[in-house]
Amino acid sequence: MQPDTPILEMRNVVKDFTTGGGFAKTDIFRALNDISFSIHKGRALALVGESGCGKSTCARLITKIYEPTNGQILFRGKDITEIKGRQEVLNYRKSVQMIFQDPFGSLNPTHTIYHHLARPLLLHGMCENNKVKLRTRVEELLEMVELPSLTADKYPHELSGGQRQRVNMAKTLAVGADLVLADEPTSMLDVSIRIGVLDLMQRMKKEFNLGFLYITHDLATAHYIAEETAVMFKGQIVEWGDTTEVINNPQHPYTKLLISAVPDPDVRFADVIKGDLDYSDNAHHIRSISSAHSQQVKQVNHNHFVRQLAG
Ligand SMILES: Nc1ncnc2c1ncn2[C@@H]1O[C@H](COP(=O)(O)OP(=O)(O)OP(=O)(O)O)[C@@H](O)[C@H]1O
Repeated sequence: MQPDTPILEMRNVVKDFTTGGGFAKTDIFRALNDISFSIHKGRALALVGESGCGKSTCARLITKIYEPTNGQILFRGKDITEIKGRQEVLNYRKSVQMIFQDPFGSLNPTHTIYHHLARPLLLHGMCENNKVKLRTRVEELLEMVELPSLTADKYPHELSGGQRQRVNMAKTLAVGADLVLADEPTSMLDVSIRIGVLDLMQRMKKEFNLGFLYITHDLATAHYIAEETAVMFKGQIVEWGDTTEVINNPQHPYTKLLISAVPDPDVRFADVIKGDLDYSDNAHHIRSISSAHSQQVKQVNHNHFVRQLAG
């Protein structure tokens, strides 16, 4: 892999789903249309958009749950459709880990935290099957995610949502992941503990040189964690580039609409579009003009691009 080769690259990816049209008729629904982006080690890309825009479908394609209809997904420069066979897929899934929105659902209530961390260590050959060595490694992992070593003996129900999300992060470190797909990892947590989990993700990114795909509907947290942002709407990326550029100089009406909806008074994103059209009052119109697929892209700055409206 060249030093500047992205850890993951989506190239013009299309994903169609077949849906029942009734009476032996099938309809095709295009969930992703011409999606391209790159993720680099030690950096985060935020994929931002409302529910149903296709964010999780991107993650499911990357984890090989779905196959793309068209286009390519490259991991360390290699097309992931060529990753076949049990061992190869297992190795790939070790390198590409997911952290889900629901920290409750991703841990088995019948097992201790020790089990949750020792199992992937053994499964992926990351530690010798030796009681003392495993215990030491599990405690190290807990320390890395700022949890006390005694957490190992607890069950998931004894932990808070934020602590459980930290255990999920420790699982990604246990297997030595290169890329983390974090799908709304803080949206089910209390606002007061979100920042701690985001700070930990920042630290993991820098200290362990992990690449992050941070999936969110929330521009404020994207701003906090991601160097780059791609704004999605109805299966298309409408604007992308350096996060500060996209947020401080938004070009696409849908990005401006998202910014106008940021409620946090401390994050004065709304000032960015002051004097412009009242985006909240024109939401319906903006969504309708942003829906059509367009192939025309304008470069706004060195790393800032906007898709032109169709027609
Ligand atoms: N297996 C499937 N079959 C048919 N349609 C699907 C399937 N999976 C997803 N979709 C549709 O594709 C679109 C994108 O879904 P996706 O889950 O990627 O959105 P999202 O942006 O992640 O939303 P959310 O934040 O609610 O998870 C939606 O309209 C969804 O209904």
